[in-house]
Amino acid sequence: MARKTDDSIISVKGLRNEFGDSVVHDGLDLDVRRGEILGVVGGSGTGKSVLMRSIIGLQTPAEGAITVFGESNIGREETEATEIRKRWGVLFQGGALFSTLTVAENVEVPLREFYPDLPPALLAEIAAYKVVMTGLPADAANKFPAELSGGMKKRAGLARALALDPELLFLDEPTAGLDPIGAAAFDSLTQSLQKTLGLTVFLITHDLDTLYAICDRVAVLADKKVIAVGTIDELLALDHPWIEEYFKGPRGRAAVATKEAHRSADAVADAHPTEVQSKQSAPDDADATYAEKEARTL
Ligand SMILES: Nc1ncnc2c1ncn2[C@@H]1O[C@H](COP(=O)(O)OP(=O)(O)OP(=O)(O)O)[C@@H](O)[C@H]1O
Repeated sequence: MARKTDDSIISVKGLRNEFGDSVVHDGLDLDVRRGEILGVVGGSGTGKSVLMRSIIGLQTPAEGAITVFGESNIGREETEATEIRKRWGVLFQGGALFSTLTVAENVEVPLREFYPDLPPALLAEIAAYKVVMTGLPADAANKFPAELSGGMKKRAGLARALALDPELLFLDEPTAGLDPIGAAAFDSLTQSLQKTLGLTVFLITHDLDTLYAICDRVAVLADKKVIAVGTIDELLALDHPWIEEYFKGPRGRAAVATKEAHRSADAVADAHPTEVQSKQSAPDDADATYAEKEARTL
């Protein structure tokens, strides 16, 4: 597992993006540290997705420098770009699954692209493993996206993002459209994958619960820049009106209350582990796999 460190896995300097007369970013700087979950927030249209697209090379900036894994990610040769792309996975807004392919076939897409010589049996085995890893039941592998719930689609998209065992994961509003229980389950999944696989996660979200529950630091986009980056406590200490309103408004207060409730439940669980464990495990859950239990929350 990768420890959180101060060295940057992504470094963005002086980024400028524009579409015609509309300037989205101007002089934007951001560092993402290895091993962290970085939440990226900002009002609608502040350029969070454009920033992500610039980092992964889908948007060529007008100005600025972007390095990922220490290598420049602008104007690279195609072969070099391919080598770098193998090292990250992306969950786009809405999952972006191919509707005519099954979940397993969707997961196989990047494997086929980057490793065209893999035998079909191995492709199927890897895809099945990734599907279960994201908490989907094994039989979801043979379903088409239209047969899945919103939460299951996100997990299928995540399975595809993890297909190449990435070091770096980009998630664009992964909990948008999920009910609170499904969203919390997805957050837990993101955090447990981050810990077990040692991932660095760049996570765009509007979900305050997600920010409080799993983000190590949060970057705030406004005025065409990252105006602040730090822990939520560090951001609140800045006394910035947008940040204050965002984190201390009614939804921010609700998110704090949720976080406190989880902390209290964890404290009870630590104090009475056997009792809590027996309450959590209903008798008919005895043979259920982790994946099955997770899937029930979708
Ligand atoms: N390909 C494009 N052509 C023209 N304008 C674009 C393009 N892509 C993004 N934009 C504009 O750039 C701005 C930032 O878009 P972006 O999708 O990054 O915002 P966002 O912060 O992710 O918003 P949201 O939270 O609503 O998803 C918007 O004004 C958008 O209309």
